[in-house]
Amino acid sequence: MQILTTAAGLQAYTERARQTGKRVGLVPTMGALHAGHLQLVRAARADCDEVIASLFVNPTQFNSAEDFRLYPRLPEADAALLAPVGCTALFVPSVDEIYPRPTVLRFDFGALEQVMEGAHRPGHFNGVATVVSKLFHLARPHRAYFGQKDWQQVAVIRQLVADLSFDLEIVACPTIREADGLAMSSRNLRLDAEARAVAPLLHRVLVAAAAEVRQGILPAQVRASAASALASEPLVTPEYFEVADAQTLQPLSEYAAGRDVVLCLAAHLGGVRLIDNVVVAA
Ligand SMILES: Nc1ncnc2c1ncn2[C@@H]1O[C@H](COP(=O)(O)OP(=O)(O)OP(=O)(O)O)[C@@H](O)[C@H]1O
Ligand SMILES: CC(C)(CO)[C@@H](O)C(=O)[O-]
Ligand code: BAL
Repeated sequence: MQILTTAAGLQAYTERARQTGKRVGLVPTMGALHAGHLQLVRAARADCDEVIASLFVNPTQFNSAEDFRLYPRLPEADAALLAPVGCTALFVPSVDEIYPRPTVLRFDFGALEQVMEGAHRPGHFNGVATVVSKLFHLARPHRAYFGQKDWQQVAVIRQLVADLSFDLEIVACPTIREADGLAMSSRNLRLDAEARAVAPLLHRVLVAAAAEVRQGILPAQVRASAASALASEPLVTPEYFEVADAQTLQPLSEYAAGRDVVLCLAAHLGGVRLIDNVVVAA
């Protein structure tokens, strides 16, 4: 596995690969890798000749300096995990390499980002779109792999690809969970034992809400039951729980035939903010 640290190095590496007829897959990450990330690399490996993973804790997508400072950083352990699952090159740039000067780019994803993560983390999707656009321009992958754990992020990136005519395919991979249902997340490393013990509640609440949606219970009632289940655990501070259209992400007041529903939540546990979602197929 080749280690690339410069933008020019990444460009040259993938340009060579394309010129020799290879298909290039890109797996953008912020590191502190777990089985959810490795699944993305394996999926890329199954489709592509070259798999580039990036490790970059992107400062422009953090809306809390504390969250950025405390984000887990384990580059050596990450590199050791990537090679055995078929990653052919690892891009680990410095902040100056990605942002040689402060960026003035501004993205507006309209209604897609006026809800959930976009509403609760002002500027977050602007930072995600900025760094993902840079990675797409530098690596020019045939395919890029993202996790459904960040459902809204996938929707925003699909919109970005369509609006900027990036010539690539987005592949969304399912959420990988711990045995007790907790969605794998780099931030889980920051949970203390007490918070970790109650964290599976988030997935249980989503599963119970999904069952209610399948029974036709209206969104307002589903939101109310979820809110009361989350409130029953003093260690959990809910930020939002939403019943939304899975494509437009707009909150629902009733269900529409043929439209998938996504249930999304964000909550704080002992100072750590986690998100999760489940999709209920129409
Ligand atoms: N449990 C998971 N299952 C599938 N994909 C995941 C999972 N966790 C993260 N991913 C995906 O991995 C990619 C990189 O995510 P990132 O590096 O932010 O990891 P993370 O675990 O989501 O960290 P955090 O949620 O703490 O930011 C994203 O496309 C994300 O959706
Ligand atoms: C896509 C991404 C790597 C951009 O920094 C990040 O938002 C993430 O890890 O999901
Ligand atoms: N996986 C989403 C990255 C973030 O929380 O900033």
